[in-house]
Amino acid sequence: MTAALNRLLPDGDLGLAVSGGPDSLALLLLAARTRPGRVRAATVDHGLRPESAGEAAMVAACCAELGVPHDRLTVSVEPGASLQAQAREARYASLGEWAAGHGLAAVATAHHADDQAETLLMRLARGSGVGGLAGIREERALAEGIRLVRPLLGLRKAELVALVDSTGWSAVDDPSNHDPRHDRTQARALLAETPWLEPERLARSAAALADAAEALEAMTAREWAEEVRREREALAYRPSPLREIRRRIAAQAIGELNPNAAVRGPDLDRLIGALDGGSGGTLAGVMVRVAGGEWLFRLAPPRRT
Ligand SMILES: Nc1ncnc2c1ncn2[C@@H]1O[C@H](COP(=O)(O)OP(=O)(O)OP(=O)(O)O)[C@@H](O)[C@H]1O
Repeated sequence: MTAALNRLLPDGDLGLAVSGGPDSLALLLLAARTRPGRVRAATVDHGLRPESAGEAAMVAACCAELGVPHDRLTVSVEPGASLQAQAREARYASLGEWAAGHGLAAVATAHHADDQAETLLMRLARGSGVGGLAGIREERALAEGIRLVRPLLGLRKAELVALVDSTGWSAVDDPSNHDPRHDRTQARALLAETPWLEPERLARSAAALADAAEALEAMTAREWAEEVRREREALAYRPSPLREIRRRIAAQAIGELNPNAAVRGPDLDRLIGALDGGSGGTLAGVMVRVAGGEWLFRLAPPRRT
């Protein structure tokens, strides 16, 4: 983890997202050891379970033992269909604000190789493309000037649990981790009962796909700069012979014209199929037609009610 952390964050103070589960307590122990005096921890209290305030207090006590400053961040989440997704969004937003307020260069979460393997299986089961199969990224932007880093992706959960056990701390057990309705719980069970599915190897595939995704992102950026023209309200693009590149350019063009667009992969594939066949289509409020060998993207006129 030291090598990963030094690579991901050579300088600057590090924030730690510590829920109180075994993974993030291990992150706390390792980071406090690696960067003494240069870490600060936070626990986000979503207020969704009666135990959450007590769990934050437990993390505060562990931090005090190690001399790491700790903050409890409270967020409010409206109960509803996408509770987990809302909680995640609120959590990352509050961690970003917290990091900015304390001048931290990055925030680390405790995602590990088993999380990565589960993510990869879940994404395969959903039919994801290269970007999705890249899994949990080792690094991404969290907020303006602040990185989100995952220095534990190379370590197994069992190693993290053993480390925490050796301190005598007792970690929080989040009941949602055992909920069989979550596809992550099912992926975890499948991995546990299938010896030939080795988490390290799946994590290695995810890392290879992350590299491939990065290369494709760079190619797409170059293609955009060289081949996409703005024509008044429209974007014009002479499609690349490479399907993945023209697919990415189409997604970016739609996002550029309609920043609120949420484009699903299968819908995008259908549109690309139509454009490749010479006909047009509309996706996420953006009309696309083929003219003179080019794809022309423009916002669809508002629908009459
Ligand atoms: N309440 C919390 N407070 C602080 N950090 C948290 C909290 N919940 C999760 N984290 C951080 O995120 C890591 C991953 O947690 P978890 O697997 O529960 O998240 P997730 O819902 O799968 O989110 P993600 O979309 O980031 O994978 C934890 O190890 C920890 O570092």
